[in-house]
Amino acid sequence: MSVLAVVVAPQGRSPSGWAELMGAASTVARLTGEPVEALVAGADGPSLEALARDLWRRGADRVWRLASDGLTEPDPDRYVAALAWAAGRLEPTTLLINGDPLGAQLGPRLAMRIGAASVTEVVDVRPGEQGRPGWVRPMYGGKAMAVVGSRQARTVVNVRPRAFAAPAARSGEPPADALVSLELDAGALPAPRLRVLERRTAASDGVRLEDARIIVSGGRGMGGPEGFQVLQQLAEVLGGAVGASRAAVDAGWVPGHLQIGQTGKMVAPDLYLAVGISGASQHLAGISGARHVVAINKDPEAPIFRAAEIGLAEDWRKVLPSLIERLAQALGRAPGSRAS
Ligand SMILES: Cc1cc2nc3c(=O)[nH]c(=O)nc-3n(C[C@H](O)[C@H](O)[C@H](O)COP(=O)(O)OP(=O)(O)OC[C@H]3O[C@@H](n4cnc5c(N)ncnc54)[C@H](O)[C@@H]3O)c2cc1C
Repeated sequence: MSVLAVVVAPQGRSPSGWAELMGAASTVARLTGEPVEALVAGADGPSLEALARDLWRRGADRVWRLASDGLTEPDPDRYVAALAWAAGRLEPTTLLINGDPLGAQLGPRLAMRIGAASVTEVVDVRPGEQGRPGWVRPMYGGKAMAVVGSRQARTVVNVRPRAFAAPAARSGEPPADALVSLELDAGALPAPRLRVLERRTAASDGVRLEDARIIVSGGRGMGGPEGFQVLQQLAEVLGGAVGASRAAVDAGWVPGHLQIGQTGKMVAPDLYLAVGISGASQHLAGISGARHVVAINKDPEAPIFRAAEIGLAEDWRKVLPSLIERLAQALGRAPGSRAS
């Protein structure tokens, strides 16, 4: 009986959002009174070992390390098999997995495999029925929140990345019995159906949208790619990332990987600044995890103002240049510099 944070690390890379996932696990464990454990699965190597230690530092009472060369690629078939195998041994009541692109595939499939309930897109948790957690998740594109309960003995929960705060890190080294290696049975992994033909790295010269604590996002109201250059300057001064509405992407002003919303990325920054974005429900669906929303739109009736804590009904051309200048002075960071 435990709350198990499941972190998958193919290609020896620490996935983003693992510390916040530990925040989710600790919150659930406080509700249920169970211990917090973590399972880190991936290709064997020093980075997996380091990640296991970091998971202990962020509050796991015990970290299970599942290393296998068969887990080098982000192959969902193999990860589901490995995680199902581990769940059979560890018998947690709740398995928490980040809802990033790989985790969102693994969660429901793993639940199906081990006969557990599946809850996705969880952004918060509160006391539910009979001492069980009540899982809070957005519905109707973020217009309402539902609290979902599970009556199954076991539940696999996909947590929206960065929806929870990361717990403070403790110092020191884990005791010997806190890090335990699981030896995966030979034959536990299916033959790979995925074959990697080529790897391409998307050019990116700033903070990733999924990891950004500050996002400045533009829509059709930016009027063209030049408007996004101004947003880029603002993002550089703030140490944030640039995002966009679908209208701006469809117009060809910015690449598709910057799109935020129902058919784009789900983001959870501390601050989301929407400029020239009307606030369609499909766009708002992508920012329901944002802690603070600020909007600049020249139409005072724009729906984005209903989602924003602070709104400025003004043409961005009149506002952004002086805002960038003042912020650059206040923060001592000129456009063109990068956040550390
Ligand atoms: C199935 C489906 C999925 C979708 N998925 C997504 C999605 O993932 N993400 C997404 O964003 N959309 C999505 N959409 C599209 C969505 O419905 C909207 O059409 C889109 O979000 C509108 O983008 P926008 O706000 O940039 O443009 P508009 O709605 O045209 O709004 C532009 C805004 O800019 C303001 N403006 C104009 N000039 C200025 C200025 N100089 N200064 C300040 N403000 C100014 C205007 O007042 C207006 O409010 C989806 C639609 C469908 C049907």
